[in-house]
Amino acid sequence: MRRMSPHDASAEHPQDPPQTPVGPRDSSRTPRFAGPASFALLPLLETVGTADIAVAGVPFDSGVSYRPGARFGPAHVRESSRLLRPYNPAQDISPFAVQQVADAGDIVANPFDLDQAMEQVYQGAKELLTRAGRLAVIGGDHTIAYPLLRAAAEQHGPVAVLHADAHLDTWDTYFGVPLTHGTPFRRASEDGFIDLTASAHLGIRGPLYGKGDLTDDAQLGFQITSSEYIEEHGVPAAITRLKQRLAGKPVYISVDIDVLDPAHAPGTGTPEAGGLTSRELLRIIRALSDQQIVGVDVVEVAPAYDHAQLTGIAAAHVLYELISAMGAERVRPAR
Ligand SMILES: N=C(N)NCCCC(=O)O
Ligand SMILES: [Zn+2]
Ligand SMILES: [Zn+2]
Repeated sequence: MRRMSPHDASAEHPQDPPQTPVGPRDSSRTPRFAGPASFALLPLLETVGTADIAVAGVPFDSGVSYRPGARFGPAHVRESSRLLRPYNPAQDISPFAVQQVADAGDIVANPFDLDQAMEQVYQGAKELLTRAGRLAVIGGDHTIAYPLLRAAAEQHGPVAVLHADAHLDTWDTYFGVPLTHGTPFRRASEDGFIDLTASAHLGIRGPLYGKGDLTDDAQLGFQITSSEYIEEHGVPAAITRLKQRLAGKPVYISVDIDVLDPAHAPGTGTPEAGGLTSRELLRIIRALSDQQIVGVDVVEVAPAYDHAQLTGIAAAHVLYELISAMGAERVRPAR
């Protein structure tokens, strides 16, 4: 008999959360290229009612300093996620079976008013957190990390931020404006959303405005594991260094897709040469499955500069690996 489609809203009563997680559409029965794309062909949040993890898009890019287009990131990452399968051998987990993961659609943000947009993202995240335990957000430019961290810190107190990016994003202002995609982590640090003793950048590289950027950054609470560090010492050493820094605190992981080399992720607004391979990044994320991950985002995918969905597919896999790592606590033996 044909399995009932989880996307058929009439098949579910939204007020009664299902006992076992509703998984993705079955691609061996409905072609994975048919119908609209939710992330990984997962059910919609409105269909399942509540979820352990809600995937939400934030189609917003009014905070960019260079090439625009990340507003189309959520649709592109969803479209690029159709081929994901339900079992992840690399983490030995079925991330959509051990927890209910659902696609909550997009949080609306005013493209003409940055302050209002930030408030809308914050309120949107708060509202979703009444229906979902944790959020996995698809950006959007990196400005959106600020309201997402605000929501996370309200739940957990200052969080250990693991920020994967070519850029520090702790700069001060652009054109006198305090909140842009180059400044969210300075503002979050100033506003007390970040644990200053346990936050870390991963994959930093490329030209800065001045040497003082690095001293500012350290004062704002970040330790740097650069792309060069990984080249020099390898992924296992980087993992050890990151875990020492995160120190068992609640961790929020923010991945700017430009942490990957432009060869792996050309579709982004401020690309920098000399970045991580997708293999390196995925391996690092897998190693974080023993951390208490309270929220994640993958940002800065700008499809206009993408080719053959390279960046969209990389971002989809990064999010899949993050969601797998978030599910690990469900199957981890009690210690
Ligand atoms: N968050 C991203 N992707 N880029 C920040 C670049 C800021 C600058 O133009 O210097
Ligand atoms: Zn960034
Ligand atoms: Zn960046």
